[in-house]
Amino acid sequence: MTLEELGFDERMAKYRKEHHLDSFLTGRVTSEHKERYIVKTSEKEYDSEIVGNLRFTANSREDFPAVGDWVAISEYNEDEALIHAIYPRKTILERQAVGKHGEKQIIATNIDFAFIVLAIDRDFSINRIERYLTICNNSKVSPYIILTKIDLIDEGELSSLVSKVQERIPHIPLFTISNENLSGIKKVREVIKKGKTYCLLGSSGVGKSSLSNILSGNNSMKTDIISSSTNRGKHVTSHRELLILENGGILIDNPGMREVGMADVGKGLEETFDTIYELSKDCKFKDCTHINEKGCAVIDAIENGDLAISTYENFLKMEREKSHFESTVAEKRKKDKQFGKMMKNFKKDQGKL
Ligand SMILES: Nc1nc2c(ncn2[C@@H]2O[C@H](COP(=O)(O)OP(=O)(O)OP(=O)(O)O)[C@@H](O)[C@H]2O)c(=O)[nH]1
Ligand SMILES: [Zn+2]
Repeated sequence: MTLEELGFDERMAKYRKEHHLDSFLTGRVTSEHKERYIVKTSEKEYDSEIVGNLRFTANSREDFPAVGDWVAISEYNEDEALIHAIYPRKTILERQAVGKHGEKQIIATNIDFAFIVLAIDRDFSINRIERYLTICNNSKVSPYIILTKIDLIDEGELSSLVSKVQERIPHIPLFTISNENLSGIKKVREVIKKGKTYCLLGSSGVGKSSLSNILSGNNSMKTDIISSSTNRGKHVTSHRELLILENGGILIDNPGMREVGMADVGKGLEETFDTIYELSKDCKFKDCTHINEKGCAVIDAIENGDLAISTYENFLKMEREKSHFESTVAEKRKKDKQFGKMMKNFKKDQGKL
């Protein structure tokens, strides 16, 4: 296996040269478990950890490796390595960490395309598609939508679902598939390009593993467990999350996400709800919240039937989450700063003793 087959490109090669990383081995993080990382090189897989230096300078989660990262490593045992550096990330897919306020969680890095996967049964929700879409838009990852389990409904039901999605989300390619009878799979295969990295986003149970097994021609992924023991006698078991597909694409299968929080989505919302942003240019007030203002072009559009109320409601909900996230982050920064000051004074005082 070459590094190119794992997704290594000229941009990374240039960085390696410029930063004198040629003396290290180059590999890609394929899974992560409690600060241990499986790194795949052109030769083999290493059970790796980061060097102390990298750990001490790390300020946040983003400074640690994540699945999809390119890293510079050195072998210190037959199957063990140290991670010395993380290559700059082309893209970072992230969400707000569940349960932890104001902390982002990296889903995966260096992703080119995302498949947003939903089942047509009880999981189906256009609001959820818009959430995933916003995450993709914010990280410049190109999205595709895949509706699974279409074998469970008839053609009429399917076409009405498809038109509902396309009415609200007109510009994103949509696939409808069945992992049971394989209908629609061929079309998905056709868009997958060699050397590009794909990621599956979707709740638990929607058929992501079934789909990745089909695309990778490997029927044992669930049992494909990497197990190795380290020199400290620690035992590491992890699920392999990065797969090479039959047609040369690279697929990252992610753990199901019951909750997709709006992290620092920046311009992502703007892109997902571009109609609303376009309309808002005509609002009377520059800081219009589109809730109850006079001369609000967004509210006018709803009243005229030019904008779906469901789109509007989801937009408001996600806006609220976004500002909540931003204020908790600001709060946390303030506290950290105060703590830093306190420690500084404390050290100063100690110096006087
Ligand atoms: N009828 C039908 N069942 C499907 C289809 N795809 C998956 N399933 C079933 O749905 C269940 C969940 O499928 P998985 O592939 O494990 O779903 P997942 O998204 O990987 O779920 P997690 O592993 O929990 O993240 C399994 O029982 C599958 O057999 C489909 O296209 N049609
Ligand atoms: Zn307005």
